[in-house]
Amino acid sequence: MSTLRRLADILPAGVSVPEGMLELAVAGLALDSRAVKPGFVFAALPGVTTHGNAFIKAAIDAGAVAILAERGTAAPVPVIEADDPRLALAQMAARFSPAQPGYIAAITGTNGKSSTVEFLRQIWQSAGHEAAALGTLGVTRSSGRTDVGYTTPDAIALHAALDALSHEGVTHLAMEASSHGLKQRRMDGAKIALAGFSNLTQDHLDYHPDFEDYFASKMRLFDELLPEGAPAVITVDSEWGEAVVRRAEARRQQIFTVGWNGRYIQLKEITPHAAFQHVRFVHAGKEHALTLPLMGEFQASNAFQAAGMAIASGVDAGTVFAALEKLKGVAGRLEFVGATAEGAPVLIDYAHTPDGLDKLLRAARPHTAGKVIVVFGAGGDRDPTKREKMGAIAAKLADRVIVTDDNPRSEDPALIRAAILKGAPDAEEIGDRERAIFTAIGDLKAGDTLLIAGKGHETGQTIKGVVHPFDDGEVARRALAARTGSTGERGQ
Ligand SMILES: CC(=O)N[C@H]1[C@@H](OP(=O)(O)OP(=O)(O)OC[C@H]2O[C@@H](n3ccc(=O)[nH]c3=O)[C@H](O)[C@@H]2O)O[C@H](CO)[C@@H](O)[C@@H]1O[C@H](C)C(=O)N[C@@H](C)C(=O)N[C@H](CCC(=O)O)C(=O)O
Ligand SMILES: Nc1ncnc2c1ncn2[C@@H]1O[C@H](COP(=O)(O)OP(=O)(O)OP(=O)(O)O)[C@@H](O)[C@H]1O
Ligand SMILES: N[C@H](CCC[C@H](N)C(=O)O)C(=O)O
Ligand SMILES: [Mg+2]
Repeated sequence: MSTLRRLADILPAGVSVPEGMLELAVAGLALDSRAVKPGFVFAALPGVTTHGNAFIKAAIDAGAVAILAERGTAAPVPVIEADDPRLALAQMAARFSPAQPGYIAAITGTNGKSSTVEFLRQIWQSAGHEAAALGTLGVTRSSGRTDVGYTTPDAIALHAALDALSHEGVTHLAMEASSHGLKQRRMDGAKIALAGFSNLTQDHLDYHPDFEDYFASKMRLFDELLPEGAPAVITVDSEWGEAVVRRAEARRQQIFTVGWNGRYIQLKEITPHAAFQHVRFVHAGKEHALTLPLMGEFQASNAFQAAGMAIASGVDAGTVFAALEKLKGVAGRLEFVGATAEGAPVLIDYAHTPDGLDKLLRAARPHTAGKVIVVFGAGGDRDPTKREKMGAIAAKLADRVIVTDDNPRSEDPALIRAAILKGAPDAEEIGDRERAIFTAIGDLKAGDTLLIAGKGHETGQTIKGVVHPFDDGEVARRALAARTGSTGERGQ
């Protein structure tokens, strides 16, 4: 329980609280009328599909005592009017759930965020900190994992999670900053001590009107949320890395660049082996080498992004490099689920963008004497322009392509598959994902590698608003078991 005075006295300019309302008791905040309980303030926000104003009556019926809304909004209960209600909501949420882990590092970029926050969590943990990661995989800490529903949860849920983590004793939090989350101010009010950038390639062009808007949303992390002078750790291997460096320089942030073109940590050579890779790199003018127990060059990139963030947060470099040699893989990211009796491995991965699929297929090639086979689809109600591009990349880099369904949501799955097949005209089409996986596994020969991409850790297939239980790893294990003599062991 709080009062409007407590929530409102830190509100930014541009917010007006009605006369005489400051002692109003506030039991909670909600941005969805269906979450309102008696004594709540309901934030009526403009959205993509509808406007929160349409639910003011429902919110009041459920017990809302005040409404936070755009200027000029009328309601039968007091209205807190704001020039930017999303900003006002985030700041009220930060005030309502005030505790936060003392050190919060946030990473943005198209691919690699979930992997990087998990690696950073593991590094911090080995350095003796009580650490957590928050993002697509939920909240992970030493005591286990809980779901949060979004990569970056809404401001109310995020601040509640930060408060809870702080009370649990978590001192170091690594969190994912999605472009939706940054644009919608879901993270405003979080005290970001360090920001990271992985890479920027195409995604989410259903939500962002163009690439510039996507980039600008990502840059809010450096331009607005990260204080001046704070550390910024930037992988400079994608086209956009140096642009991020310039933004960080403009705010006099301490810049640490990493990657093949990194000036703080520079990768020199990666030698891939079946389940690990040797990495040579230069740090502080000295050459180092270590064994990273992860597959895929992109995971080395994420591991070194996390290493840069850990060092920039104050962990001694030697401790960080020792921790890299003990990293555990991330659920659903190049995760080995088993192999056939002849040793052909099956891996699941979350590649769901053109660049992700490109990097994934390239990662498999050095380990494959036979064919690289990929089973994948593309999500419905998500960037339709990535589908044909992903098809073309699969056609170019895989030896066998099976196009299947991946969360068609409200769309006709056959049309999504048709869009992918435009880029991969010779691919096979098996809409039913279970049948696609069984077919691919049934046909595996010695020397082949099977990649099942797009769903990673997910446990459901969303079709027309209904989530059907579906787990690529579980289905793959069943398909392997259906072959005689398959193994859970990794071949060489
Ligand atoms: C495109 C997008 O970001 N949508 C999210 C956004 O919706 P919106 O603001 O457009 O809202 P809307 O549906 O138009 O409704 C307007 C307002 O009315 C409210 N409402 C609506 C219905 C009702 O009965 N009562 C009610 O009060 C809504 O809560 C909302 O505040 O805010 C909603 C409330 O928090 C989210 O549920 C919704 O997530 C949708 C379902 C979604 O799929 N989001 C995905 C794309 C997303 O956010 N993904 C990112 C990145 C993923 C990644 O790359 O990893 C993420 O951070 O997870
Ligand atoms: N550094 C990288 N560069 C390119 N592709 C990558 C990189 N890291 C991961 N990927 C690909 O992207 C997939 C998703 O990785 P991860 O979950 O770490 O990214 P993310 O940024 O959190 O994605 P999301 O936008 O869904 O939150 C991986 O399974 C892999 O296929
Ligand atoms: N978290 C990302 C990836 C989802 C991947 C794929 N399984 C899909 O459903 O599109 C998103 O919401 O765009
Ligand atoms: Mg993620």
